[in-house]
Amino acid sequence: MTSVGSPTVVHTRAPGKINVFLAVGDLQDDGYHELATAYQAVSLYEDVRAHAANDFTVRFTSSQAGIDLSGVPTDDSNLAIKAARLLAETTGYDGGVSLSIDKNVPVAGGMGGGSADAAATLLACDILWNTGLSRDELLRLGAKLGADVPFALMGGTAVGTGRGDELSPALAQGTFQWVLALADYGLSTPEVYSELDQHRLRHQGEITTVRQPRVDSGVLQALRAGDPARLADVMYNDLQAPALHLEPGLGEVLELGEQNGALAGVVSGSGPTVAFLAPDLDGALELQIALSAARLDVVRATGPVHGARLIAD
Ligand SMILES: C[C@@](CO)(OP(=O)(O)O)[C@H](O)COP(=O)(O)OP(=O)(O)OC[C@H]1O[C@@H](n2ccc(N)nc2=O)[C@H](O)[C@@H]1O
Ligand SMILES: Nc1ncnc2c1ncn2[C@@H]1O[C@H](COP(=O)(O)OP(=O)(O)O)[C@@H](O)[C@H]1O
Repeated sequence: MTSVGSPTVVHTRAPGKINVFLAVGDLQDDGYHELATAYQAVSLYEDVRAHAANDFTVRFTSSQAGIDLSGVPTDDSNLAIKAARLLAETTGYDGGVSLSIDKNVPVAGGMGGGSADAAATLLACDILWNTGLSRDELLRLGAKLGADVPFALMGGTAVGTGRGDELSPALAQGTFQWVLALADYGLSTPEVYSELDQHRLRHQGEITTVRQPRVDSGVLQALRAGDPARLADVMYNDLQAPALHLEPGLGEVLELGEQNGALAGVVSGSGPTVAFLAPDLDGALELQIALSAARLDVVRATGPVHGARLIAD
């Protein structure tokens, strides 16, 4: 269905994310929790190449060590295929797309890799098919695919409320240096939320008010000031305790990072990736060496970076 003037291949790129702060409210009737989170997009990218085709297919490669592609479905349950199909249905486009994705964000790692695939695919197909949706329309479609997808489109640093999909950009200065400890297993997002609910249920006698999650103002100040030491003091994640309950080994990883020069460490999202904030580039390099020597699988990343965008090859 290529029309005259349409490209035959479109290359887009979308980033993974770290939740530098994540407060989880109560479970709502729709099965989602109300959130208040501060996202930062980081320099681990999903690269999507979309080719004109009659049906919908996806295949994955990875140039990044430590990425296990075996847990990524390539059928209609794949978030990238869902994104392409949703865009086609919404716009009435009657063709398909063949997607090739180079994955650099750990799978089921709490860094929103599937969401980045969906975001980059929405953008790629919109260009490939010449469907011309506005940025707001793409954000709305993204929210239908997953709570983290709008942020992968937007990038930078932002506060997410609601399911995490209602975004307002946050001011951030400078570049933060992250060292990420990857696990060789994944954690299921719904299971980690459910572990938090069960923990709260067991302690419900101790809770007197409805939780109204909000981002600590110290987080916004630290981001605005570009001050890693201040940010380290206020990084927080309500999903960290349930992730540690499911995977107690993460406690040792956190300790190891903090003993080797990290300003602080936090489980990203529902884990199991642990994000360590370093004071500067030298500190990040030293931490990377120390954690690698302890046989952890580590990568460095910086943030904030752009959201989904077109790459001119
Ligand atoms: C935990 C977070 C933090 O940013 O990230 P990840 O660890 O997945 O990267 C997100 O809330 C995950 O977002 P995402 O992975 O897009 O979630 P979705 O696909 O929309 O939802 C998967 C499941 O997570 C739970 N969920 C998600 C978001 C939310 N606000 N409340 C929830 O309870 C629900 O059980 C839902 O069925
Ligand atoms: N494009 C995709 N990339 C990765 N995982 C996907 C994708 N589409 C569907 N999935 C499924 O979603 C699960 C979580 O994906 P992912 O986005 O990598 O992690 P997280 O939600 O922890 O950030 C995977 O275990 C996999 O079963």
